[in-house]
Amino acid sequence: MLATEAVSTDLLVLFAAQGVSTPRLVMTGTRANVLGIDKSDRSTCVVSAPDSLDAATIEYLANPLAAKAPQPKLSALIVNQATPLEMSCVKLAKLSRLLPAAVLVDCPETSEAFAVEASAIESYMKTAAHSLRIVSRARVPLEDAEHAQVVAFRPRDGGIEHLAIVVGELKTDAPVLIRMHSECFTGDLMGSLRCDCGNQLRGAISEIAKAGSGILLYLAQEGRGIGLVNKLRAYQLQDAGFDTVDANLQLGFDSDERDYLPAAQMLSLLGVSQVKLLTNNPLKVAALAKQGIDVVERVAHIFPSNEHNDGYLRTKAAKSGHMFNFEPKK
Ligand SMILES: Nc1nc2c(ncn2[C@@H]2O[C@H](COP(=O)(O)OP(=O)(O)OP(=O)(O)O)[C@@H](O)[C@H]2O)c(=O)[nH]1
Ligand SMILES: [Zn+2]
Repeated sequence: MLATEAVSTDLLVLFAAQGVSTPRLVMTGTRANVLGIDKSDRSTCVVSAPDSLDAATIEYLANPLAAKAPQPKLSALIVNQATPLEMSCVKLAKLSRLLPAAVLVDCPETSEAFAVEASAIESYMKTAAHSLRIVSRARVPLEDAEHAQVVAFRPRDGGIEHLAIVVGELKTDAPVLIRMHSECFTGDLMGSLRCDCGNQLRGAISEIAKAGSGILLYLAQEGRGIGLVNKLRAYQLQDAGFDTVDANLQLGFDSDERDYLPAAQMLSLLGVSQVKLLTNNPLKVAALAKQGIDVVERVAHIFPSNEHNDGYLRTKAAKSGHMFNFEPKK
C-alpha cells in the first residue's frame, strides 16, 4: 500500500507501507538511459546510494532542468530493476502529470497521508476509459460548422473529461469521418506557431463540415499525454537544442504517452464502429484499430509549416513516421 503527498518541487514523495530502510528514487528506464546510469532496456529503475540519496542528487536525477549544480557522483549509485510496487509509483507520477519519478520513503507511524493500493494505480487508466459515459451535450454553432454539438464524456470516478464535437447528422451505418485531436492549450487556444495544432483543429472542423457530418474527438492528452506543465519543460529543452522526441526522453517520458482506449470508447458510445481518420500519424491508425475500431481510410491532414514549427514537423516525419514529405535538415 502506498500513501501519497506531492511536494512543491513537482516530485512525488510516496510512503511505502513495506519497510524502506533508506530513501530511494524510482524513475523510468528512459531517464536512467539518458543519464547513462543504466544501459538496460527496463521500463522502470530504482536508484539508491550506499549511504543515503541526498536532495541535490535526487533533483539532478529526476529533473533535467534542475538548477545547475556540481554533478553528483553517479558511479556510486546503485541501480536495480523496480518491483511492481515501485513501477506503480512512476505510473502514479505520470497520472498526476508530474515528472515521471518518485521518492520512496518509509511510512511514518503518525502519517495521515491518503492511501491507495498499487493495483488500483495499475488498473486506473483502463477502468477510467471503460467507465466513460456521456454526461451532457449541447448545440454549439461553430464558425466553420453551424450544425454542431459538443458532447461531454466523464469517467465514473469524476476524473479526466473528454469532449466530442459532433458535426451534422451522423450516419453510423457507413464509415464516419473523424479526427482524434489531442488537446494543445498553446496551439489550439493561443495560436502558438511552435506546432500545427491550431490549424489542424479548425481545419478538421471545416473539413468535416464540408463532408456533411463527422466527429472531432477533443482528447485531454495535452503534450502527447505528458500534461501542459511537462510540455512547457519539453519546450525549454527544445530551446536548448533537443528535438521534440528527445526532449520527452530527457524528461523520462516516452516520445508519445497517449492511450487511445478513451477515444475508442467514445466512438462506441456514439454508435460509431467504422471511421475515416484525419491524421498523418500511423500510430493513431494502429492504436484505434487495436481498440476494435475499423479504420477504413486514413485522410491526410497537412498544413503549411512556418519558421517556428518547421523543425518540429521534420522530426515527426523523420522519427515518428508521420506521413508528410519533410526531409530532415542536413
Ligand atoms: N510533448 C510534446 N507535446 C507536443 C509538442 N508539440 C505539440 N505537442 C502536443 O502534441 C499533441 C498534438 O498531437 P496531434 O495533433 O494529435 O498530432 P500528431 O500525433 O502529430 O498526429 P496528427 O496531427 O493526427 O497527424 C498535442 O497534445 C500537443 O500539445 C512538443 O514539442 N512536445
Ligand atoms: Zn500544439
